[in-house]
Amino acid sequence: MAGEKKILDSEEALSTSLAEYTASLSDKFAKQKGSFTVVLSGGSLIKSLRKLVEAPYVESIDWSKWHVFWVDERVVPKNHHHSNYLLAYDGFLSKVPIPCGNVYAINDALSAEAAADDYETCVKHLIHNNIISVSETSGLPKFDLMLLGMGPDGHVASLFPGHPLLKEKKKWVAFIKESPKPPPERITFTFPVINSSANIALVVAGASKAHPVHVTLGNGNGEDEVLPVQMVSPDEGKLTWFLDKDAASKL
Ligand SMILES: O=C1O[C@H](COP(=O)(O)O)[C@@H](O)[C@H](O)[C@H]1O
Repeated sequence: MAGEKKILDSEEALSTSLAEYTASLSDKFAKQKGSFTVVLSGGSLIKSLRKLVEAPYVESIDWSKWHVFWVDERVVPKNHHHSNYLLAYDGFLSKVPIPCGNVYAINDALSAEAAADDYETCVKHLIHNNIISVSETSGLPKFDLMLLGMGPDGHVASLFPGHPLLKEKKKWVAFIKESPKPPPERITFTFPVINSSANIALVVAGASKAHPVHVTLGNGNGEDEVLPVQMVSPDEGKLTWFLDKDAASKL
């Protein structure tokens, strides 16, 4: 797991550092392959993206090359206050000129099972059209950048501590109907897809998250149970932690 650790003095500084990092990857991939595939989380990650939509970053980025996905989504209408799409739209997407056709929200008219299958089919289609890269070794989708948040319990995406989905190896997109955090019905990328990414940013701020950060990057929790965040470990890609000093306070 390890990866690079950036410990910032404040959440404000974290947001600036995340903007620099994202803008630099956007430039690299847009030049290299003509597209930049970015996977968003919900939750506090969206607030931490706020500096990216401000000068100087917002003008320097070629937004037309961006293709946006969600690592997890709640099975609710897109205009529901629990929707990760709505959160991202209000806090990020509505402020930048990413073409609508490049924003891949889940189909909110479907059941959780059908929405997961539909999202997986969408990813396969975009691999076929050379928008999403594929790992030559595993055949899994290789997103250019996965922006992950983490909950105070150490969950990432909708992959919760002790849940059987942590062991899912075949499905790229899975559904959950009994999420311990509301709302209960969600879809989520699984660990094989998350860990196949070219770059993963784990973006964590606040004292409520210091314990799972310590468990993962410090001395461990001395318990047998492995937290979901400890399973974030890119196969071939690069992991970068963005921590504010409160989140890093137990390291
Ligand atoms: O439910 C979710 O929680 C996690 C963590 O949220 P945060 O507000 O504690 O950062 C989030 O990454 C995930 O996308 C979301 O669905």
